[in-house]
Amino acid sequence: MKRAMTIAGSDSGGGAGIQADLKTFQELKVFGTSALTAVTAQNTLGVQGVFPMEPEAVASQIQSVGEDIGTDALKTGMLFNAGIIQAVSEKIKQFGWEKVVVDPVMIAKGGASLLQQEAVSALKNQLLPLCLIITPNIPEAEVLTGMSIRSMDDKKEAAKRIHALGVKNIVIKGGHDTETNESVDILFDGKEFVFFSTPRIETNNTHGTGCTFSAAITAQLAKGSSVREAVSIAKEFIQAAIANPLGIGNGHGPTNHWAFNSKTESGVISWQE
Ligand SMILES: Nc1ncnc2c1ncn2[C@@H]1O[C@H](COP(=O)(O)OP(=O)(O)OP(=O)(O)O)[C@@H](O)[C@H]1O
Ligand SMILES: Cc1ncc(COP(=O)(O)O)c(N)n1
Repeated sequence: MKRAMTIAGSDSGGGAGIQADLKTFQELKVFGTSALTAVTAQNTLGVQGVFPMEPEAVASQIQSVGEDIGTDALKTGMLFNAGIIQAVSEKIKQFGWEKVVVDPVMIAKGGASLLQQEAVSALKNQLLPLCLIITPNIPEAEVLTGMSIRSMDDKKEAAKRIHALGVKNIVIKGGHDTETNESVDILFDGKEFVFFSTPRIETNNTHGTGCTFSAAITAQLAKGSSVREAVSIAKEFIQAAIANPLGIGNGHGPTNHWAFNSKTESGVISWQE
């Protein structure tokens, strides 16, 4: 059985964070483990509270998983502060893990900060050199590069700049590019650009899309997919999850983690509520 670990925050509302990651791992048939970095009091309307763990508690959870169960791939989500980033980076080095996906979570949809501003340099200097793939959305790519991203050429330039920080593969996600009819994610491996494009879905149900997408990449890497194949399957997974909402909550609703496996052979999703 292949194993995948998520190092991320808890979303009490179940749509993002550790909960989204474990649901995705389950659907993609890998055994999921977790190290909690923070507890958030959260629902589809927003984040009502953030309670970070001590870095030592995060390190201890990773140690417990690593020394017994191990992992074939891992992802990081909400890391919140520099102390937690340092603890996570040290453990990744200690265990020699290479299939590391970093979702550089910074701000929740409702605007709450999930990463302290002063932790950005720790993220760049300590964690990014250890990762195989980073998956920023457009605002996160802007913070990492210091440039504003308006066009496809800007996305390409930002990917090149993040590659220069020592990251092997960069996926800049297109979810925030609301002026186009397509949601285009671009992958850069230092040489080539690959574009993953799907029709943009007009919906309020996008809570946790980034978490789910990066968890799907992680699950596929754990099973032995190449980077390109993992991103391609993750894009299909998130498209199905957004296209088949569950009608939960009064705000930004969660995506549907069952939908991908409800697709028929012709590609039509046969999900029924
Ligand atoms: N409305 C949409 N229609 C189709 N695909 C979308 C839509 N919104 C997001 N996506 C896809 O979902 C994935 C996550 O992208 P997004 O840019 O929303 O990440 P994110 O902002 O980090 O997500 P979040 O912060 O909600 O977890 C990408 O593959 C993106 O293309
Ligand atoms: C614990 C946790 N991790 C990540 C996100 C980002 O997801 P979103 O931007 O959809 O709120 C979140 N809201 N909560």
